[in-house]
Amino acid sequence: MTKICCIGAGYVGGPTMAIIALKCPEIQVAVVDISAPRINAWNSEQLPIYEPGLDNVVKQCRGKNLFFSNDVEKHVCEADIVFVSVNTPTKTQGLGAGKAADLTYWESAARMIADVSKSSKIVVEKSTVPVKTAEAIERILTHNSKGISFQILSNPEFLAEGTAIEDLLKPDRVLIGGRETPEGNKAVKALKDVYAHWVPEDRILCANLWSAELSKLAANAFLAQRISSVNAMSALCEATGADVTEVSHAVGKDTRIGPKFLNASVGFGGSCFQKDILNLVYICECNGLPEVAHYWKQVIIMNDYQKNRFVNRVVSSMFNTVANKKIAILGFAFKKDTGDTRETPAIDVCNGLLGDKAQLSIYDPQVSESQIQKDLSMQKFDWDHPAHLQPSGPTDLKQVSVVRDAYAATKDAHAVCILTEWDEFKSLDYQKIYDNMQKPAFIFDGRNVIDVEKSRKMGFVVYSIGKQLDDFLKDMPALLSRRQFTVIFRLRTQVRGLYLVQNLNLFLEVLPNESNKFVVFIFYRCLTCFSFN
Ligand SMILES: NC(=O)c1ccc[n+]([C@@H]2O[C@H](COP(=O)([O-])OP(=O)(O)OC[C@H]3O[C@@H](n4cnc5c(N)ncnc54)[C@H](O)[C@@H]3O)[C@@H](O)[C@H]2O)c1
Ligand SMILES: O=c1ccn([C@@H]2O[C@H](COP(=O)(O)OP(=O)(O)O[C@H]3O[C@H](CO)[C@@H](O)[C@H](O)[C@H]3O)[C@@H](O)[C@H]2O)c(=O)[nH]1
Repeated sequence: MTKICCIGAGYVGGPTMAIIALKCPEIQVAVVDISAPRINAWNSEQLPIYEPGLDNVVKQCRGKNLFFSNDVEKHVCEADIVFVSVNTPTKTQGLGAGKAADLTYWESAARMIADVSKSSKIVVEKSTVPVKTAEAIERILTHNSKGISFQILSNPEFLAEGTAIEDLLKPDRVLIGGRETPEGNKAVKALKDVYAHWVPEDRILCANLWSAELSKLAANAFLAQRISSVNAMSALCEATGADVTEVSHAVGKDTRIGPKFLNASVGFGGSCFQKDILNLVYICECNGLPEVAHYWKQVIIMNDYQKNRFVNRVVSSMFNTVANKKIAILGFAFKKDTGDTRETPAIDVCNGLLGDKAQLSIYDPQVSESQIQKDLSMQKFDWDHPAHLQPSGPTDLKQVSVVRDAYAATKDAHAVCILTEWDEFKSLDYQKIYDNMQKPAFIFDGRNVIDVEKSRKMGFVVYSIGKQLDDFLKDMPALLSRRQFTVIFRLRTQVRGLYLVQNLNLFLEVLPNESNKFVVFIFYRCLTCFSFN
């Protein structure tokens, strides 16, 4: 009986191995992890991740040919094929901090495989890694090989969360990269035979190791680039009166472009896109390609711009202050049908609003209060480490409450922000929500979920990404430039105790554009009324 072991029982390791076990009953599959709570959860009724269809698959195989265990070394030692699906976070310190992939967990897994193995093995890179990682891993595996041979393969995973089971059952492609040697080809064939149990042969692509490793980073960069492109268009739509849904529909009808991944949003999130593009940027820089690095970095810059733009739209629309105002946040996960909050745009949006002293009332059907509190207290990139190694955050934020449904979140709120496109948000009773809110009642739809016209008729002031602006919002700035912000905040300090008219003239001088003058004048009036102590 062939034995497979997967190191890392996470969003990739768990579902991927469950499908292999389901489709290959004659193969014994063990999923191992250093985290005891995670393995306990895989062995319980409450799986550690929410993924439609996953429960069913696990129930069919667990205890038959699918096992979850903390006995990492035993299962690695016994396996013929070892998948490695551990975290590959962005480095936060040292060389390449903020960009390069941190291969600590991968390296420690590779050293452990080398140490405990007593028979030859195929080692499969399932984690997303920098191109050329296989070369480094080969060196680690063979440094004390005791006469054992290891073949390393790259088999990147392309599943998306929320549709993982569907993606695994019917993948667009399975990619296997190996050494172009007789032993390498034999290892590729062995892995191909596993997938051939359910994936048509023409969808199993073989490539050299470096092409396979790079294809994973390239695919994510291309996908994220489409979102940043449509999000860039959404800003232009708001400025011109075009409608981003109509624009992306028209663009996507071109068969050379295609309709997928053209939904404008508050920004992309998830554990992969940002991390993998930063990794790609670093690889380009290391290979002496600064222009290529700059090109891909722009995808991230545009994503950050989109999140900032959303926060600024909320604050500027609500008379330039959200201090002590209750704002309902509907949706916290990075997309629908998952409870995953890694790099969710909701974190940046909530932190932006908290920075302006808002009171947040958050509802997400799949995310727990403790997770939300943890996410809002964590440092950038800290999330991507095994749970027990993550730094424990400060105590809960008082300005944040997490509630059980959308109606509780929106009661007495000044504004609603929709940050995840959960289906249930489409069919809420918005009339009831409006009736129970403070007036004017604002909706900021970061996912284009609501019917804008209908909501406006109910009385809401509506902002929806890339849609025509509500008359109420037309004279409010979408995004103050860094220079405008600096001027405003510098003057906010200066105006205390000085002649107001003189300062107003200074404002108007520095900001020559007519509409800016108007906004600054309003802002100035607000300052003079409220902000002198
Ligand atoms: N999440 C996705 O949708 C997705 C899709 C494709 C590829 N990937 C890539 O797959 C890899 C894993 O992602 P994930 O989302 O499953 O991460 P995850 O954090 O959910 O799971 C990783 C698991 O590895 C365990 N681990 C870390 N070091 C270990 C070690 N030395 N021994 C045993 N267990 C160890 C951790 O405890 C954790 O449970 C990453 O490289 C990611 O970029 C993720
Ligand atoms: O038109 C779109 C499509 C997606 N998103 C957002 O983009 C992010 C990522 O979505 P998605 O790609 O569906 O989910 P992931 O699970 O992050 O999957 C991506 O990242 C995985 C990890 O590498 C890859 O395996 C997948 O192929 C790749 O789609 C989410 O915040 C979405 O809301 C948009 O804003 N607009």
